[in-house]
Amino acid sequence: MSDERLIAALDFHTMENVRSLVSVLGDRVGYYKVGMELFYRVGPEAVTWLREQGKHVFLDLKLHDIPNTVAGGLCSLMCLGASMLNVHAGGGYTMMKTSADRLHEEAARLGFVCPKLIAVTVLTSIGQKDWDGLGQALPISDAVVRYASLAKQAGLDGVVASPQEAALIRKACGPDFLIVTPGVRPAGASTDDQSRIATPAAALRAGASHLVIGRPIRAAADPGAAADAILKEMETV
Ligand SMILES: O=C(O)c1cc(=O)[nH]c(=O)n1[C@@H]1O[C@H](COP(=O)(O)O)[C@@H](O)[C@H]1O
Repeated sequence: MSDERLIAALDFHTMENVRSLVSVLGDRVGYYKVGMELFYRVGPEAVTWLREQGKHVFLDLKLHDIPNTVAGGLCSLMCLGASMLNVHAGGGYTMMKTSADRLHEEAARLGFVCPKLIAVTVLTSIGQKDWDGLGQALPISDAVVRYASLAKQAGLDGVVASPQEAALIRKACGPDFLIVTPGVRPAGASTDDQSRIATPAAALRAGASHLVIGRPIRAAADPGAAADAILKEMETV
């Protein structure tokens, strides 16, 4: 049985790479993330193929536009059968509320299981320097908690945030709120372009419900062994 708290990011642009990694990881991983690199090149086939393999899919396209456009986009994406979709919380309360309401209505109308809808708070690549450059008044962690609280009020199921804010979000948004954390790196691993990071165990201890992990598995010399080590560390929490 796979640990459904682990979501492996398939940041590839060919289905050959996807098939090969999914085959190497086998039963270890049951939940995959399809993001813009894969979806923009391969399209819906990436999601439908993973569903045919019995895998759950987080379709991470980070929609960010006016309320009507995002809600319509989400309703189109829902038909692909992903378990989770996302928008940018920076689109504001009205965009998130319209999106959640329309997605639920459309799922009920079509008789679909409604995918979980989560909001990206502050990207995990953003460090203090980038944050200051944006001229933001609040500290990053306060902004993340504010976005998470707005997402909850708007009827979303959870957020994407860094593991460094997970404990604060858990406290503000309660035990059932999804906290999906990228920016996860095993001790000693390269941080790549991530800024606000933690280890898999630390992320779970802080209250993350799911860990999104890409390069530490995908770019490892032995992805199966890398996934095993991460899963073993996760079991300790
Ligand atoms: O929404 C996301 O999944 C996401 C949000 C965020 O703030 N940071 C972030 O890294 N991600 C995604 O999570 C994955 C992290 O990949 P690695 O850095 O390779 O582990 C990438 O596919 C990113 O697109």
